[in-house]
Amino acid sequence: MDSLEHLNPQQRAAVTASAGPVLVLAGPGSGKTRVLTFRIGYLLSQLGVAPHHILAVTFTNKAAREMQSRVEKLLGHSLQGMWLGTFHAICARILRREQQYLPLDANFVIFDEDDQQALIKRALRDLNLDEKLYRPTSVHAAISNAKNNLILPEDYPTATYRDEVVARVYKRYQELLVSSNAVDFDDLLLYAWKLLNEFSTVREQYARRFEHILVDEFQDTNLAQYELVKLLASYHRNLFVVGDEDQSIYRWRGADYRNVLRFEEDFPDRQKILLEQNYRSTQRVLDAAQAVINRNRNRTPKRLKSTPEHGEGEKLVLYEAVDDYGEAAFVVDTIQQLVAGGKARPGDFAIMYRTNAQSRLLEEAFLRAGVPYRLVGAMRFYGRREVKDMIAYLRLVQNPADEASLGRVINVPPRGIGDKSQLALQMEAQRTGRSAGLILMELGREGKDSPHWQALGRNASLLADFGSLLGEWHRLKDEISLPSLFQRILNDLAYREYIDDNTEEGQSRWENVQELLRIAYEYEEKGLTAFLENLALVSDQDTLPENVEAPTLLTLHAAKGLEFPIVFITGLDDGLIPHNRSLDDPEAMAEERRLFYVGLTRAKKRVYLVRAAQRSTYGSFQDSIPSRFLKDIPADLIQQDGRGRRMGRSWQSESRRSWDDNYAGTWGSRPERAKPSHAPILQPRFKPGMRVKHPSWGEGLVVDSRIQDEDETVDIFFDSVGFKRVIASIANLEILS
Ligand SMILES: Nc1ncnc2c1ncn2[C@@H]1O[C@H](COP(=O)(O)OP(=O)(O)OP(=O)(O)O)[C@@H](O)[C@H]1O
Ligand SMILES: [Mg+2]
Repeated sequence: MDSLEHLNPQQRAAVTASAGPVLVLAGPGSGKTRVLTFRIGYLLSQLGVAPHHILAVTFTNKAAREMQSRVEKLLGHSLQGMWLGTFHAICARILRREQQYLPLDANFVIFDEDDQQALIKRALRDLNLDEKLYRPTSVHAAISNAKNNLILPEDYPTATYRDEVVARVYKRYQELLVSSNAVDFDDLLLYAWKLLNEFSTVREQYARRFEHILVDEFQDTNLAQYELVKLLASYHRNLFVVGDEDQSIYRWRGADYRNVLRFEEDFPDRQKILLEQNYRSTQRVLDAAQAVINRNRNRTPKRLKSTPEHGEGEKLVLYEAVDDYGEAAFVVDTIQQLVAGGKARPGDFAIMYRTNAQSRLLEEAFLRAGVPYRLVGAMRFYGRREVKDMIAYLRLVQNPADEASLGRVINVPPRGIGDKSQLALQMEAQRTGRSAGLILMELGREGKDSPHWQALGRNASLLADFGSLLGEWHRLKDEISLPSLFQRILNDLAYREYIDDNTEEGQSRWENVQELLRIAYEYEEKGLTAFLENLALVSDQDTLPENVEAPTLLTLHAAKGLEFPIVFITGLDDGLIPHNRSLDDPEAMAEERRLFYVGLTRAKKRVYLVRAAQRSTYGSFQDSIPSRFLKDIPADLIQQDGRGRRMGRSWQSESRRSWDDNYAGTWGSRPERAKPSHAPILQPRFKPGMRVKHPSWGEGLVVDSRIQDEDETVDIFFDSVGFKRVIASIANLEILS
């Protein structure tokens, strides 16, 4: 393979390593992901391994897609049959194939966060436990943690009273999941592990199939993932893992970088390869990053070296804004200037922050400036009621035993099935040990002949009506295409009449349903199961619209594995990074430091370190102090941006008054300045259905518009970038029709 020339000797050694376990440990930007990708190409083209004998695990679906297209480019043909995806996607695939071994039907669904919470609450209620004493989120976290550590309900330790309660909720929660024919994210791993652990024939089948297993970002695997990989690799033992202990940032999700040590213990014959050359960043960026990470204990010191092409590079730029409005304004303004001056392209920039909530002010600043941006994060679209309703309907049709979905839509639109009828149905389900959905369908099919009819008394006929609809859709799902099924459900429900009351809000709701339908069309070939699976698995990074030239806003967590020419790290204040929650826990503090390190090492050319002397909270401003991590970066690597406040080196001790306040309002707009400068707008000018043109995003369809704070906010579906919310007085929209 010619491409091996594009590798340094250590990388080449890793790519062409002989059979057996291989551990590649190396710092950021040293080509770990590249090595993994090349090794797949090498196995296929040089060793003649068939694609279906390879399993490669990435951290996000987006990373999987990228890797796939890179390998395809290297080889010049498609990778039919190779398994490549996240742990969750791969486990879902195994479970669907081996469904007969599970306590679930073939159509099992994957519950999202909301469903999981609802089910935890239900479990607490069933056990007569007070939600205020046992907060559903924290109980859920404990259960999730147990699952990630392969602890089953019956093995949950009950040392304290609280543990004992969690154990009971865990058990009930699992029962509810099974009776809903559903799994949560953690179950995907847990069930897959259990399956391979208990059934040696199944294990053997997969272990023989996967001649080569490759894992990226190995430092962020949890115990369940590690044990699963071990089982999968138990026959051929060709396990190739790459990682960096310093970039382990998912401890809160059960990730355990000690898996690297476990690997060395479990595979004493492993080859270990270290990569030393960094190909991503300039030396100054690397020096700053190293100064930060060197403060962590119990790690193997590494030296990060840049290539001659990258060279020394520029100093890191430090900017201190007066407040968080100024912080956001600085970011947007700097980007605009660099782009206008031809020094950078819009897609070169990433703006990172510690918590999702920090994106709001940044987004507003981008919107006000009319600068398009990409936001990586949970798609708010999927949080809308009408979207969730329709997804619940589809899930119910696919899997009538799905209790959470049934509960959501049984009386939506209202069809007279009130609480009492629902309770009666639930009791009948409990009495007969069948799911409510199946009872409904039987009522629909058999009417008075069904034994349930008598038991349900007065409620039976309304329930039967709904049951026959459900039964009909369930039958149709295998006969007609997904979009047709979707349309059919909408018609049968008269759903549009229900949600679209001809107000703007109503029309916007209907537009959202149309948007979901549009997505369903993309799954016309693959069908309902794939459609729902995709909805359940869209991870944070996956919501990034591809091929759009725009700055990217994302959390530090979501930035892992990525690289950008210019990186802004915002909110560099104590309490944000390191986060408040971590201040009194050394392990958590070490992880915050790694998170900052991950952020810094994403940058190829330039880093902006940004903070605000004051932050707005609930309408007032509070002083904040600089992140303690800033102090660890040597002064000679940093240059302060002249437009900001001047900061001394001992920031924490310096009195605020001595700071030269050269904030002249150029860069920020405090809340009172944020008001529009024009006369208040009282009537919306844009109507849903209008076509409009935006200076940067081009043409789009107005979906919704409303008056907010005496200004008009317009939701637009742009042909180029999808949904955007803009402020009419600033966005400079042209009405086309
Ligand atoms: N031998 C090489 N020659 C030229 N460029 C390289 C070489 N190796 C890696 N690169 C480039 O360096 C950058 C970093 O590589 P890669 O993303 O694989 O690093 P990584 O070790 O996976 O980083 P991270 O730890 O952040 O995930 C990429 O742009 C990659 O294409
Ligand atoms: Mg990588």
